[in-house]
Amino acid sequence: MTAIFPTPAADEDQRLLSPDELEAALRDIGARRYHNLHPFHRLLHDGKLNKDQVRAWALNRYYYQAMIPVKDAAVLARMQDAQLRRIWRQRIVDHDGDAPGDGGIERWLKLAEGVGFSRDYVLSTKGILSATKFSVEAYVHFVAEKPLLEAIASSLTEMFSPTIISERVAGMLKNYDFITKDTLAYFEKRLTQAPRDADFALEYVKQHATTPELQRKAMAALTFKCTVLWTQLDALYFAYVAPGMVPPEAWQPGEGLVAEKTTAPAGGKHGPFVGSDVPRLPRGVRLRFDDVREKHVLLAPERTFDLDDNAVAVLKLVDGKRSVGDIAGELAANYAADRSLIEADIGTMLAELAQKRVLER
Ligand SMILES: O=C(O)c1cc(C(=O)O)c2c(n1)C(=O)C(=O)c1cc(C(=O)O)[nH]c1-2
Repeated sequence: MTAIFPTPAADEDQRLLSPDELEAALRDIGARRYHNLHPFHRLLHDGKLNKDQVRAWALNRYYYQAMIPVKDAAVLARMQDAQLRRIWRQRIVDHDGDAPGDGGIERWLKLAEGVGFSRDYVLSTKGILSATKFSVEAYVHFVAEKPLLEAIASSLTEMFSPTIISERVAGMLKNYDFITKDTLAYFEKRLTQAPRDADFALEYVKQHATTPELQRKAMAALTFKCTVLWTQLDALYFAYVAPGMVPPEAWQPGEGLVAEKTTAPAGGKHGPFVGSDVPRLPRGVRLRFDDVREKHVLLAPERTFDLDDNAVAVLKLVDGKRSVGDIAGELAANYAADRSLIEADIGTMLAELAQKRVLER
């Protein structure tokens, strides 16, 4: 398909576009190249990745987050107009916060911790793919070296981010039982910050790209930035989806994680359920058959959990009266299996559900 507004090559004649035509041309670049179209994002949002693949995304994306204020400081350093700097510096505050514990980088660390990482491991940036680092650093170099108009134009991918963020948050909450609203708190703030930043940058570019040459350069800068985002996802896909070639030194599943709480001693509030525990569904949580997907799910406020067959068999017997021992006994009879093995298995499974707050004892 030929784009309506293909970015002209450097030696091509181009008439001066009106500001609105320039905006349309920039939006057209996003429609064809923004990272919402990347297969890795499609898998992420549709719940098709496993927990380790989601972890790989969270870990690598941390590098992008951590370098955004470095990038913005490089942009700021090129601005000779105090009024412009006053506006742009807000971006650095948004990411760094005004105090320790505040700001976007901190919220991304919470996201990474939410999927199991130890904070120190993430901060160390060990394990981040070299390709991620190369892409992100290419962005920082770009804004440091190119004229200000191009540096600002390269941030215009943010025009398209609110749509992908809304889709991502809804998709991840619905499709992954280990993702909570708290874990994704990072994105909430971006939904107001990104449009504010993008509106400003777009007006600047429309106003300052006053020749065909400058307009072409602004388009090329946005195209470049789309590739910065796209190649990060290519690298993730190659290493952690297919063919699954993790480069030497990069994160391997299992590394850098905090031990899961379910390994706590038996019988405690967080430990595996034991025979005498009586599990029950908390208020607001229900086992439901989903007619569309033709499978059972656990419905909790604002969240749905997919269940495997074993979990469904157990949860059908959870009624707030039967103990874990009773449930194991019934399953052992139905499936002609060893009762003590079943009891141990379901004790662990129920504890995992309890950790996600969809089961109580
Ligand atoms: O979640 C996303 O898909 C997404 C995309 C982008 C983007 O389009 O560059 C940014 C962000 N998030 C983001 O959180 C962020 O802070 C940010 C800063 C910038 C930038 O170029 O200055 N882009 C983005």
